[in-house]
Amino acid sequence: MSNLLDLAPVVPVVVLDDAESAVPLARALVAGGLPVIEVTLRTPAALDAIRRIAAEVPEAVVGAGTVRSPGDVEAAAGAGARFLVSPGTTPGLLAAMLAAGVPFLPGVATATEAMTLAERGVRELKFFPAEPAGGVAYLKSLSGPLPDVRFCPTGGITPSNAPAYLALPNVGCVGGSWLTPRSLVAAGDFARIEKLASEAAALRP
Ligand SMILES: O=C(O)C(=O)C[C@H](O)[C@H](O)COP(=O)(O)O
Repeated sequence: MSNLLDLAPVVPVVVLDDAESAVPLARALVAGGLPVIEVTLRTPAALDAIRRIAAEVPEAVVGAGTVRSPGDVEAAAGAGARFLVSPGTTPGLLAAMLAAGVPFLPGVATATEAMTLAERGVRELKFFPAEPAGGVAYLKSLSGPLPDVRFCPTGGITPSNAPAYLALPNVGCVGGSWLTPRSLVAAGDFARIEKLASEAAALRP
């Protein structure tokens, strides 16, 4: 896989209550132009959802989000996750992610955390929670001293603020849950989700 951050401008962050929704949801996102999908391990349905998308939607690149422990890494990789995303990074989690054999975006929110990971050779990171942690101005400040580190900001990203993030030299893509509101997923309104995805796919300036 080429660099995870360069596959799509927006990574939908999905919370799935029912694994039955996984395949039609993934098809809608792919049809809208967003093939990279992060299914968060926040619900009991998540691993089954990843398994189904991996098996039935080959055009999608499905990964696991909210990866918090070595056990999560193992479960996600076992279900077929092609990448892993975490909200923060502990030494134990980093070791498990490094050993997993799939791309991963470990979460950071400070210069020290980013430098600690760069020291280990990891230079593609999730910046979380992007808006509360300092937003566009913060990431812009990091690009001076840390020009070799790139980010996927997530947390508070919207269609209105996404273009400013995507215009930064150290941002490859942004992540967000706005594309897959729980209400639309529950209602099975995949046409609306495809439309949200196609609007998001056009956001890169
Ligand atoms: O689950 C994870 O791995 C996270 O770290 C958090 C999510 O990426 C954000 O919660 C999405 O943020 P919103 O788009 O503001 O809803």
